[in-house]
Amino acid sequence: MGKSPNVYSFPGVAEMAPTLRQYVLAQQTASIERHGTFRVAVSGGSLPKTLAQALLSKGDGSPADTVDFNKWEIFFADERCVPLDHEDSNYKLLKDELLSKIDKEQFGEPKVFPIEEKYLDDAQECADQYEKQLVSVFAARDSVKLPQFDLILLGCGPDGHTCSLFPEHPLLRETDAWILSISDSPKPPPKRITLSLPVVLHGAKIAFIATGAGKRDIFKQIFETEEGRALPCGLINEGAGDKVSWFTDNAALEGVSVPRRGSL
Ligand SMILES: O=C1O[C@H](COP(=O)(O)O)[C@@H](O)[C@H](O)[C@H]1O
Repeated sequence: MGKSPNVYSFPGVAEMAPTLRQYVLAQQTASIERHGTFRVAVSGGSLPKTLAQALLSKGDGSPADTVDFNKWEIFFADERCVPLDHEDSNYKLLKDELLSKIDKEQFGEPKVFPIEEKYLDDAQECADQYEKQLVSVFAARDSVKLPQFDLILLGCGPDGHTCSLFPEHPLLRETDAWILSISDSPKPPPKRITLSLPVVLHGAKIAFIATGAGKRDIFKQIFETEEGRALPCGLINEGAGDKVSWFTDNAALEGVSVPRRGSL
């Protein structure tokens, strides 16, 4: 992959929100033009709050600046195997931060694909059933080698993990399955499901959203070192070229040697 990822840096989240909004809505427009829907995979952690800040503002009323949630199909880039109303649930986080705050009369209602609670005890079964949900949307497993999300929104953990793909974990070597289970997550809770690395790399666009001085050390590794390039975030950053964008802030990038872009 020849071209480099796009790195955008802002003084803080408030200053980032309008550009993130513009970026997401550009993908929304392009995807609806391509196939009539906008298929997004969303992470947990700090991301839903930042995303809500970008998407819940009124905009200028133009079609290009209007969120058409009726066309959105929202999946989870990873999920913890806990009930949907549990404090650790990525679904609950997204619901609390974004979904419950959408003015549905004005902006419509997204179709959301949470995990099925009846499979929580068995992480592999939970992953298999979630993969079936993807198959039902992205066509039959046999005819589509990999599902293609229009946009995958990712976080970056302080250890370089993203989704529930952790450094040096055997799951990073998976080449076939779309959705994987993990029962020994180094970060609690231990039982989770996650998009596989090939599915993430196949996304039409991939955006990392990670801010704050707490990300500085891991950014230095990812952008400056060989070891960092082998971390889950580094593998995506290297492997998907200019399909990848980073939305970050000056505190996170201080002293990090990577070219920044001024605008989209
Ligand atoms: O456990 C998780 O952590 C990552 C990173 O979270 P952040 O708080 O550092 O942004 C998150 O992207 C993932 O979805 C979540 O399950």
